[in-house]
Amino acid sequence: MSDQESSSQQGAPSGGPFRAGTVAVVGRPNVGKSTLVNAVVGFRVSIVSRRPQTTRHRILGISTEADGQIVFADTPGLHASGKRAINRYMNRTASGALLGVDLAVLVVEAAGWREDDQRALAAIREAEVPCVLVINKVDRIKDKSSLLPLIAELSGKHSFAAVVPISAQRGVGVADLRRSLLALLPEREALYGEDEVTDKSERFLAAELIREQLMRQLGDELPYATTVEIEGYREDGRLLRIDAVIWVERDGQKAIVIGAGGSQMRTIGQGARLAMERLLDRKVFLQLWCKVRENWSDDEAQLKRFGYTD
Ligand SMILES: Nc1nc2c(ncn2[C@@H]2O[C@H](COP(=O)(O)OP(=O)(O)OP(=O)(O)O)[C@@H](O)[C@H]2O)c(=O)[nH]1
Repeated sequence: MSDQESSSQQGAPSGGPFRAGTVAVVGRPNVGKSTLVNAVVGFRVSIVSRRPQTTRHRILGISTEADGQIVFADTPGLHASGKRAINRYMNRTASGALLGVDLAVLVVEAAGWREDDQRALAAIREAEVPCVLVINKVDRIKDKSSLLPLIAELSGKHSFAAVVPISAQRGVGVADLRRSLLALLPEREALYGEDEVTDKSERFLAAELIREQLMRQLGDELPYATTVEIEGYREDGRLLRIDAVIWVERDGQKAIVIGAGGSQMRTIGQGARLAMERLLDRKVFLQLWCKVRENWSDDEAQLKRFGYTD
């Protein structure tokens, strides 16, 4: 998908060479990978929720400015390889995204190194790709003087090409991070057109925005049981008509998604529609259904059908 407005990043000419390359953003779930990619790209290419394992696919977010282009691959959070096929798909997708990229970004939280972070670092080591460590959520650190010892401690975990503290949510350190990453990329022509912000279609982004509402509204009850399929997507003058199915695994889950008298479904639909209108800059007419497909998240054939393909 491209977006003219969002590529208003054409800054002042730097006078230096134009650099371009691919950067895989990896880390354990919930550390802020998608927030980081959205912040640098300046466009909501990837959905965000406070629930772990929100991102399920590799999603490119492209940042183009006068001095260079960074093609980020946002990835699912690497986690203990679950029992379900969807967990294996997500881990495979995250590790696979490291293959052939110019650079990796390992995102961790300023709260400190956790065992799960080690899993992500191991994947980076295995891919033998240079890595920048990003320490995110520094806004949560009250005593900023504790940041220097933390940077020193984490710098010892691997020979990182750079260590950059940021708050992706507040935009703190994001410009510095972009500069650090670009400096590590080769002199090269842009890989994508300057108005392109993602490799994903509007249709995909629309499905993700519905899933974002599901994660935000029902993440505590149904964190991983839902997926979204777009059945109809058509322009009708200035209006975009979207028909979508929310798939769950059991009747009880369907009752939760629909809510009393359809109230939950209305809230989800309203939130998703508004987010779509903002992102796609068009009026949207969204119709939602909820259907049961038993055990879809542990069934390879169903996963493929719902777009979880390598
Ligand atoms: N305080 C604070 N919260 C943040 C920051 N960055 C992200 N968050 C929050 O952390 C949560 C997870 O953010 P995501 O961007 O979805 O994290 P992710 O690593 O992509 O998560 P997965 O999809 O689970 O892999 C959300 O509630 C974000 O709003 C930050 O800089 N500061």
